[in-house]
Amino acid sequence: MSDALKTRILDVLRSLPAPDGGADVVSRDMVSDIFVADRKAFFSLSVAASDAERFEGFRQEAERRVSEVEGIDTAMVALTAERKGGGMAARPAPARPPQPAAPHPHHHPRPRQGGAAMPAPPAAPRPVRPDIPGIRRIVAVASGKGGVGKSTTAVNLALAFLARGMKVGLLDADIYGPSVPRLLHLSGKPETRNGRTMVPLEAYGLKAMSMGFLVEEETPMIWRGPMVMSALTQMLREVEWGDLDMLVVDMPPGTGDAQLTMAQSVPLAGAVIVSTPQDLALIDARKGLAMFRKVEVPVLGIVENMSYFVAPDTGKRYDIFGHGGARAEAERLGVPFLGEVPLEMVIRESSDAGRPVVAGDPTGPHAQVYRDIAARVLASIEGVSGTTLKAPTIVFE
Ligand SMILES: Nc1ncnc2c1ncn2[C@@H]1O[C@H](COP(=O)(O)OP(=O)(O)OP(=O)(O)O)[C@@H](O)[C@H]1O
Repeated sequence: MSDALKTRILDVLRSLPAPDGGADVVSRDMVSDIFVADRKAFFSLSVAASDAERFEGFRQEAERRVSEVEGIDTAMVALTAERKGGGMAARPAPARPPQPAAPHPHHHPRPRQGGAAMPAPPAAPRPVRPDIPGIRRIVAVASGKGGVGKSTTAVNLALAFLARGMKVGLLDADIYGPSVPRLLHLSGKPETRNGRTMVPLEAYGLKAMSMGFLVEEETPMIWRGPMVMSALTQMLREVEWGDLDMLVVDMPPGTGDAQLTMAQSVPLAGAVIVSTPQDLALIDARKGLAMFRKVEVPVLGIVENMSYFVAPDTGKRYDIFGHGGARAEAERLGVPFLGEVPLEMVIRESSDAGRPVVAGDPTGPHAQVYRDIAARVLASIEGVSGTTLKAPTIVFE
């Protein structure tokens, strides 16, 4: 981006009175890096979480005024709150803006105790999900709550598809806490081509796009409804993915309105739900399942993550979390069980080092676990293809 353009944007921001009566947002260093692609400006304003409401009007005004700057057509401005102390526990709860078009996600029918599969909730009007040229299939990896290993599963699953010779992309739609830059050790801003589309970054042969490439790291964003859709649409449709056999989408955790809107707007072949075996995680996984059914996205199955632990010294296996809960739940809900991933230091360390286990040790036992899951996901897609209204019928023993 030209410096002149950036200066023009900063001048506009400097001229806007701050809603708290303080100095302008530029001199207070509240403005992030400004990124412009295809005449669209992206940046964030760092405010204390308690000031978010107060700055909302300002945010809208900033979008409006910046979109009038010469050389800019539209602007996407997010309010961000600094992460306190880092780590997952410190992540603020995602803002859940009202979604006018989305059906309400909280009306989940209670599953019958010990009974048969949960009945599908009434279907919402079928949303428009235009295909993305060049992308054959899109699979979402989702979880009912954060911290269950959704991103770890998504990235290793994508690499396992790649290991089968498929052309694969990974879209980090977890805009509240993008982890793909860390998991794939990728940084830097994507280039734009012809001043239009963004070029995905690449690691281990995987094409990747993440909001984390576009905004400051460690800056969770407070998103407003329309911005969620705008960001997702851009990352999906205005990225030069090329021909892909599979695009894996790492969804934001949870089953709130934003997640529902995403599930509704992406032309998904299906969703993989990641859960840990604990009861609480399973309750949330059930909500995730209900959410996808509501928007008529087939649930391809459930993965049980951190399923069991093998002591490195004795090789003895411990079912510390009550292993097997997700398998039983999958059976009860009538969806395939896709496999169990052990709680393994290697999995954690390799992810933290930006070299996920499927890339770092492709022939090792952990990579095999993910490869098996990938094979079951593909079989599950075969089982549901062409019948997006039906729940999958294949059950793996
Ligand atoms: N099977 C596993 N064994 C050991 N550690 C794991 C395993 N799966 C995930 N982890 C670790 O657990 C932490 C959370 O994983 P991850 O970021 O994938 O979860 P998440 O569900 O995507 O979380 P969030 O939604 O909060 O981003 C990470 O430190 C990751 O390395």
